[in-house]
Amino acid sequence: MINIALPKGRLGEKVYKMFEKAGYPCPSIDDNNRKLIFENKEAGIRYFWVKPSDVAIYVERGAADLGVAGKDILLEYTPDVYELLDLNIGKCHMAVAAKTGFRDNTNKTLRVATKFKNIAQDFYRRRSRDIDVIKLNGSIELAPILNLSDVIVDIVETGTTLKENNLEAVETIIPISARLIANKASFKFKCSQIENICRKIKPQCP
Ligand SMILES: Nc1ncnc2c1ncn2[C@@H]1O[C@H](COP(=O)(O)OP(=O)(O)OP(=O)(O)O)[C@@H](O)[C@H]1O
Ligand SMILES: O=P(O)(O)OC[C@H]1O[C@H](OP(=O)(O)OP(=O)(O)O)[C@H](O)[C@@H]1O
Repeated sequence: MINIALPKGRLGEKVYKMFEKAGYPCPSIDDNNRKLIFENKEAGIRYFWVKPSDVAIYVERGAADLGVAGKDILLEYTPDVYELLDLNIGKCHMAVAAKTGFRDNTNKTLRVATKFKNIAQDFYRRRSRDIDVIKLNGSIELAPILNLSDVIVDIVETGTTLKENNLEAVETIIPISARLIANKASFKFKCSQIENICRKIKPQCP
């Protein structure tokens, strides 16, 4: 049996279709279906639905053999897992954004609001720029508007949220997409089953 942790929400919708196409039927989770575990004995697969930011923890600790997580989560939490495939879905990028016309005053510590504390710190450390990180859990775009921060480090997909809040991307930090990840011990001991799954999913990731 292979245990797979899948992300709920926007990414999950795309992922479950991918597994279905690969021949591993997988029901989506929604308001009508709150069952968090689904087992397909014939296919030898058990899916768990978890919060996107928790997938890597399930996989790292072996509660799941495989999982799907955004590269943002892997960069932020650096879990000790194998990255097997770039699934080429959930594509977006991590960017620095600020109020339109913002100019960085390098004499002052830069206030950076973000969900991604480590990514932000690494980015500015490489530039030797002093920052004060303000950790938020959502609606990050509000921070510069309310003068809680000078800039934000956040995910940009279509750019709509920035635009509708009169912000603009100042710089791209890194492109993001979803990755198939594996627990290190599972990869060793369930190698053939895991390779089988990868082989069937790979043609869908151009
Ligand atoms: N517009 C977007 N906003 C956020 N994440 C996106 C977007 N587009 C693609 N992604 C990818 O989808 C993943 C899941 O995003 P989603 O917004 O569903 O999770 P979340 O609600 O932020 O997760 P959590 O509740 O665990 O913090 C992200 O980790 C990222 O890799
Ligand atoms: O470029 P866009 O297509 O507008 O997408 C980017 C927005 O989506 C994400 O927010 P999310 O919807 O996850 O909300 P939250 O972070 O405020 O909870 C992200 O944090 C941005 O705010």
